[in-house]
Amino acid sequence: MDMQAQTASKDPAARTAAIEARGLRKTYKASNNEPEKHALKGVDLVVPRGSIFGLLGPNGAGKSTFINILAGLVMKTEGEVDVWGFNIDQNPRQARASIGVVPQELNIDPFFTPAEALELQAGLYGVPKSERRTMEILDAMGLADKANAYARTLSGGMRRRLLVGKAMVHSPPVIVLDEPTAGVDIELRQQLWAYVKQLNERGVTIVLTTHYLEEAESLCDEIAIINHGEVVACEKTPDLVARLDRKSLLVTPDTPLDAVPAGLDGYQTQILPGGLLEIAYRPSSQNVAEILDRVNQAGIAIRDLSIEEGHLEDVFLELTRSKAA
Ligand SMILES: Nc1ncnc2c1ncn2[C@@H]1O[C@H](COP(=O)(O)OP(=O)(O)OP(=O)(O)O)[C@@H](O)[C@H]1O
Repeated sequence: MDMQAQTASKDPAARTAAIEARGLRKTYKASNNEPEKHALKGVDLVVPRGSIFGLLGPNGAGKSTFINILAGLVMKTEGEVDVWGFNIDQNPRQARASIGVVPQELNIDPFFTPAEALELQAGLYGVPKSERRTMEILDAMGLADKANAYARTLSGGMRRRLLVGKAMVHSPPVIVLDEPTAGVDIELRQQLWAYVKQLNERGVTIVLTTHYLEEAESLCDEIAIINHGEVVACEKTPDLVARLDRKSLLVTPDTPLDAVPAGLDGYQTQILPGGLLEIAYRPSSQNVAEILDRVNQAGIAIRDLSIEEGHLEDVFLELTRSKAA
């Protein structure tokens, strides 16, 4: 197994993963009154090349730790990580050159204009002057007219976009966005996602963490859920949602209801505003015809009917709430 991994990382072109972690552990040492913290407890994860990959989990699950290890900002305790086929221990420079990380914090140096900030970043990554794309990136980020403005005059959304731009100066094949839309208004958020999609269409692999589960559901091809330092699910988004064995039947009765009728024991029911009846059921073991029979037997005349699918949010809650810290 190890042998295979070794051989594979010597030939990046043969690899299909953008990122691969094997048995990744991170233990933060005890300090002051804090005991040691097992932030990652043996994470195995494969991010396919070309995907938009969501990394979700509750606060403190270990997402930033994982991302910071990829970016070379946090030292792992144990395990192996390859970025674009480059092992971060054996080929740290190539691994780092293959990834651009957009951090959570909006820390921008106020003394540089956006154009200068990108030039500086390109310099740090050793991008030759002739290959720099400063204006192209600023343009794509909607910051062309701010190219020479003082960074401190930029709004929060503009700063966020500048950080995304900074992560792109060395044209890495993988871009990681850590909570990129936190605190960004809806319009800018959509603009940012449109650009992320464009980048992805051009072949860039995107890894993102977000607290907006709907966003992850609509944007990500594949999603991993991390909880207490462990990967509790990693699947293609529709499979993950389908895995939730739960749908809701929504009954609009002729006469609005004010209480759940008798005869629906065994189902989770509730009355919604407008006197509608919602009946949650498990499609794998309960069938809709039987539920409808019971509704009929209760003497309810059905005017309309709809079925709601489960959502990522429900899957997320189911997978992350059960385990204590
Ligand atoms: N430098 C550190 N020293 C000690 N403990 C740390 C350090 N950084 C993170 N931790 C702890 O490790 C755990 C994982 O933190 P991490 O920031 O990776 O979580 P996260 O999933 O990114 O959370 P959030 O969504 O809140 O950013 C948390 O319990 C956190 O308190």
